[in-house]
Amino acid sequence: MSELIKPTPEKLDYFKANLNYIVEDQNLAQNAKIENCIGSVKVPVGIAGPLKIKGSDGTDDMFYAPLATCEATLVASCARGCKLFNAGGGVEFKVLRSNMTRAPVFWFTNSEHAAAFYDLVPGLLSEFQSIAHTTSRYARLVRIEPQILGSTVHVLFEYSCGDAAGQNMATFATQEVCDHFARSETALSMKLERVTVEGQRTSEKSLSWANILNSRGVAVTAWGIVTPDACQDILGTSTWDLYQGIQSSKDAAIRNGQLGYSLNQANVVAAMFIACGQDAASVSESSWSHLIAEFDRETDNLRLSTYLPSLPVGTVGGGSGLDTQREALRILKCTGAGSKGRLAGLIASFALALDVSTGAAVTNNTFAASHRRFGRSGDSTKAKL
Ligand SMILES: CC(C)(COP(=O)([O-])OP(=O)([O-])OC[C@H]1O[C@@H](n2cnc3c(N)ncnc32)[C@H](O)[C@@H]1OP(=O)([O-])[O-])[C@@H](O)C(=O)NCCC(=O)NCCSC(=O)C[C@@](C)(O)CC(=O)[O-]
Ligand SMILES: NC(=O)C1=CN([C@@H]2O[C@H](COP(=O)(O)OP(=O)(O)OC[C@H]3O[C@@H](n4cnc5c(N)ncnc54)[C@H](OP(=O)(O)O)[C@@H]3O)[C@@H](O)[C@H]2O)C=CC1
Repeated sequence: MSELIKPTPEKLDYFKANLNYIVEDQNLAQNAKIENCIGSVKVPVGIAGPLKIKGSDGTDDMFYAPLATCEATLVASCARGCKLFNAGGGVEFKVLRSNMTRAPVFWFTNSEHAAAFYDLVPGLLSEFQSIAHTTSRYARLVRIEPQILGSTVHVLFEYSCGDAAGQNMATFATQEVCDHFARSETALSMKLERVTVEGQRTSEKSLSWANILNSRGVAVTAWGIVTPDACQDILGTSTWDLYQGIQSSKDAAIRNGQLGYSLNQANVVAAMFIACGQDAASVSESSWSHLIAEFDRETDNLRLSTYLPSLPVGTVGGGSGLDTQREALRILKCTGAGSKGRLAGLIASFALALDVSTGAAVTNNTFAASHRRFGRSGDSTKAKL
C-alpha cells in the first residue's frame, strides 16, 4: 500500500517541473531538513520601521522589521506605529524569562507507586542533569516538577537552551534521561512500566494557562509613550480618544471571553516568525498577549505596554539557518550570542507598534477605508521608507 502512495523521485520531479513557485535552490532540501521537499513558497516580505528600541540586554538602536505576510495595510500600519513611538522616544523591552520544556510521562501500575515516585523526583535533579547535559553543549536542565495523574507521573523538564528555541534539544535530552532512568534499579524497584517522552503537559503548539503563567520560550514586555501631538499628527486622533477606544475594545474582549488582550499582535508574531524561520505552528502558543493602556492626566500622554509570556524563538537552529530567514535575522541584528532575547524583544516592540496604529484606525473610523485603499486599489505598492 505504502508503495502506491509514496512519492517517488519521479513524482517529486514532476511537482518540481510543473509548479512555478519552485525556488531553484539545490541546498534547500538538505538545509530545510524537511521530507519530500520540492522547493519553497514565496511569502511577500515588507519592511516596517525604523523603530528606536532599547532593551534590558543593552540593545539601543534603530531597527527595521521584516514582516512576511499577505495582509495589505499590516506593514504600513506597523510602520505608522513605529513613527509614532519614535516621536515619544522609542520603545523599550525587558526580557523576563527564557526556557524550553518537555514533559515525559512515567507510567506505574497504580497510584501508590506513582505517589512514591512523585516524592522521589526532586532528589533526581542532579542525576538527570548529568545525563541530559551529555546530549548538548547548550541545553541545560534547570528544573523538574512532577504532577500525579492517576497512576502516571508527568514531570515537567525545564531547560535553558542558549540561543536556540530548543524544542529538539529538550526532546533529545529528555529522551536520554528517560531511557537511562527506565533501565535503573530505582525504576525496577518502583515497578515503573514505561516512560514516554511527552504527555502534553508542555501544551506545545496549543494555548495554555500554564504557559501564560510560567512561560514556554521567552517572556518579554515592551512599552512606549504616545504623546498628544504625535498622536494627533501621525494617527489622526487624540490620546484620550485612543485610550477610550482601547479600553472599550478590552471590555468587549472580556465579554467575549477572549484570552488575553491585544488588537492584533499575533499579526506581527506570525509575520516575524515566518520571515525569521521560526516554527510557524508555535504562533498558537505565542498568541496570548496583554496590551495595557495608561492615560497620564498631567501630560495627556498615553503609556502603552504589552506582555508576551511565551515566545518559543531562536536565532540558531530550526529554520533560522535558511538563507533568506538568516537575512531577516541580519536585518534585525539578531545573530550571535544573546540574540534570542533581542529577537523576542523586537517582536514585542513591533507588535506594540502595530497595535497602536490599528487601535487608532478603529478609533477614528479609518480602518475599513484603509484596508479598501491598500488591499484593493494597489496603493500599497507605493513604498514609503
Ligand atoms: C494604512 C494606514 C497606515 C494609513 O494611515 P495614514 O495615516 O493615512 O498614512 P499616512 O499616509 O499619513 O502615513 C503615515 C505613516 O504610515 C506609514 N505608511 C503609510 N503608508 C505606507 C505605505 N504605503 N508603506 C509603508 N508605510 C506606510 C508610514 O510610516 C507613514 O509615515 P511617513 O513615511 O509618511 O513619514 C492606516 O490607515 C492604518 O494603520 N490602518 C489600519 C490597518 C491595520 O492596522 N490593519 C491591521 C491588520 S487588520 C487585522 O488583522 C486586525 C483586526 C481586524 O483583527 C483588528 C481588530 O479586531 O481590532
Ligand atoms: N522534536 C520536537 O519535539 C520538536 C521539534 N520542533 C522543531 O525543532 C526545531 C527547533 O529545535 P532546536 O532544538 O531549537 O533546533 P535544532 O534541532 O536545530 O538544535 C539547535 C542546534 O544548534 C546548536 N547550537 C549552536 N550554537 C548554539 C547556541 N549558541 N545556542 C544553542 N544551540 C546552539 C545546538 O548544539 P548542540 O547539538 O550542542 O545542542 C543544536 O545542535 C524547529 O525546527 C522546530 O520546528 C518543534 C516542535 C517539536
